[in-house]
Amino acid sequence: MIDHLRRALNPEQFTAVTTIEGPVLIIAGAGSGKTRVITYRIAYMLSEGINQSNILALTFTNKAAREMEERVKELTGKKLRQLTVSTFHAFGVQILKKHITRLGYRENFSIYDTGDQISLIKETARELKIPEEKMDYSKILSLFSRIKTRRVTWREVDDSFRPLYKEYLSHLRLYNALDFDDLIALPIQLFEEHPDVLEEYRSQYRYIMVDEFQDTSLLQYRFMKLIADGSRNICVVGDDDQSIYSWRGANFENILNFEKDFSELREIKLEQNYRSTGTILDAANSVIANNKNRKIKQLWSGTQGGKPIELYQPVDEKAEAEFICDMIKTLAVKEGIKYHDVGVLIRTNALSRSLEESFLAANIPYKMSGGTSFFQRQEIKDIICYLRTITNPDDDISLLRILNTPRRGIGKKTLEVITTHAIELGSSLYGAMIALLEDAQNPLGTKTRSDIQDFLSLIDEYRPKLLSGKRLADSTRQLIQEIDYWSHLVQEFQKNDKVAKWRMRNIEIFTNSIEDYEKDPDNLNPSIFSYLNRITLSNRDDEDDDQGKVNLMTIHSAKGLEHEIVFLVGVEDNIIPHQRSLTENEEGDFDANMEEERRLFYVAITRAKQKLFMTACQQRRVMRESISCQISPFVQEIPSQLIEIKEPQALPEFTEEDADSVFSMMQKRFGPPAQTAE
Ligand SMILES: Nc1ncnc2c1ncn2[C@@H]1O[C@H](COP(=O)(O)OP(=O)(O)OP(=O)(O)O)[C@@H](O)[C@H]1O
Ligand SMILES: [Mg+2]
Repeated sequence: MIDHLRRALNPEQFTAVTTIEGPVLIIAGAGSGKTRVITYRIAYMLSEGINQSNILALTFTNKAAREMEERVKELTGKKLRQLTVSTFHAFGVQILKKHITRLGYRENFSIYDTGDQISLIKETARELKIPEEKMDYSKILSLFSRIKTRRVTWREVDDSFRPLYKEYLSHLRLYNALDFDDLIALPIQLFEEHPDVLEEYRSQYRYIMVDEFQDTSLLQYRFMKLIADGSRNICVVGDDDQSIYSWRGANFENILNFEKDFSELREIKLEQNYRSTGTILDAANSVIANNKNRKIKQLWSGTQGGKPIELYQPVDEKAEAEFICDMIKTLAVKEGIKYHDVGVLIRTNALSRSLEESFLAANIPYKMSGGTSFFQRQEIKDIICYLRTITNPDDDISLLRILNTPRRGIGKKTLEVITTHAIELGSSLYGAMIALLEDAQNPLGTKTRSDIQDFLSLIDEYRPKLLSGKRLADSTRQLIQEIDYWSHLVQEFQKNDKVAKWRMRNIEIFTNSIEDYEKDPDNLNPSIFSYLNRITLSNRDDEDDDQGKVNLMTIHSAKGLEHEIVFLVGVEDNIIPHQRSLTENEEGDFDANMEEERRLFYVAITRAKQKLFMTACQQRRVMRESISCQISPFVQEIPSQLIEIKEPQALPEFTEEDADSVFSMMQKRFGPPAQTAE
């Protein structure tokens, strides 16, 4: 093993890999092998006879966790069933699954994503009679998150929000549901209130590693520290120049905290970049040098020179997308580049649309990550809410969604009766329904009673099936048949059979994914509860096989990854730096926000191994309006000898011939023009 390590690592990396006792801090630039150090470290520990079950590696995304595990598997040739490589959130879930009853919750909790949270806040506001038009949900969500993660104190919270937050909490509790922040906050509470549980984790996890440390939040830091204080064998790796989540409470301060809390630490520097050409690295270094608030680091590339960065200026977003497609095809044909070697990075989700359309039109397979998830689709969410209600019937938010979907005669009036009863009893809607049926005096008609009864029986019938852990996909399919979801879709999309079919097809993909999950031998105790947790924490696109597909993703979700060829889309003022991020951030500190945008730009550039393309449109359509664009000021920070700025693409001259050909093409596709001008 040692020989192998010496060959695969440079001397500093070797030291980092083999120093496994005591705290280690590695703050080093992009592509310097930080993640590689973690994977080799795990392999080294295993070769030294340390048990898998004593090792904990925490990363930021599910994809990163999977890749890390894969690498360790390759290096050691071992099965890794006892090893924990996980995201902070997934690790939190794992702890809560085991111990949540100690905190007064019931087993089989629901985890609410942003959409569920908004539904819950709406519900709560309605009860408190707060007018809907007053609600700015993204502001409220961010405030609630800051309260829960203790970034604002209760005293600082505006009076008008206090009752809403309190009710929000008590509803979560009543529904046996957790939001994302709970996944970290509750394990901390558990550790603090139950020293025996903390002791269990301290004695199990003797060797801890954290990747992308610059993006851990203060709360995650506390969580990690609680466990690490047991053995103090903790290695954190990160890059302050890549800190891009300060809006979520991640904090550069953590690096200082770590230095203070683990003062006996050993700091190791990694200075060689193995990822990018000299050109790309020089460009990245020049850009980031403009940030004042940073640790100065050396970073050099083993490969000098390399192809210049190219900036293109297409007319608009359509031309931009077409240019990217053409270039990808050209590279594939001329240079044998594979689609999965290409990364197309966007600053915001809104930029994906024209690109996706062009990829489809050009027949280029692609995969979008970091965008709206598959699981947010209406039909999928419906089925998920069935599964959630079945496993956790007190989850009112899920129950409300499906109570009358498909229609089963439990309309608005009935719901009012049930809700009032639930409030009187202080119970969930499910509890209230049971109570109502048992109460001979209840105000419901016979038909309504039997509708409710049927619904409850359905839920109760499937509970043992779905909790048994066997034939999960089959039971789900059976459920979908039993509620006749297909007829529901047909009814809803009467005019558009295609949409109904497409949605049904999505449902099939969904049930197949349950089957895959069930059949995966690495899932030791499959259950619908675990499956639901898992999909709430990831998005399905994540799980896709990405062989042969262009990677379209936000810069945030590209963190830690690398591609031979990278296209950075929309390098325009207002996109990067993003207008809203500069002005509307919590702290509203312009310079700090500008530095964060520059770090994002740095992250984007440093994803490229061989070649970096950038595009900046001359005009871009934003909310139906075409606005003219300026090149991002960050481009100016790249030394001119490293970048070729192509002349703006000429606006096409529209000849009569063009007009004729467009007209005849339109006729072919859409038939003769309509009589009335719209
Ligand atoms: N000593 C080495 N020999 C050969 N290749 C290396 C070496 N160290 C790192 N690499 C390669 O360089 C690339 C970058 O490494 P890695 O992803 O670990 O960097 P990182 O510091 O984690 O980057 P980031 O900051 O972007 O997360 C990877 O392809 C890795 O395999
Ligand atoms: Mg990394």
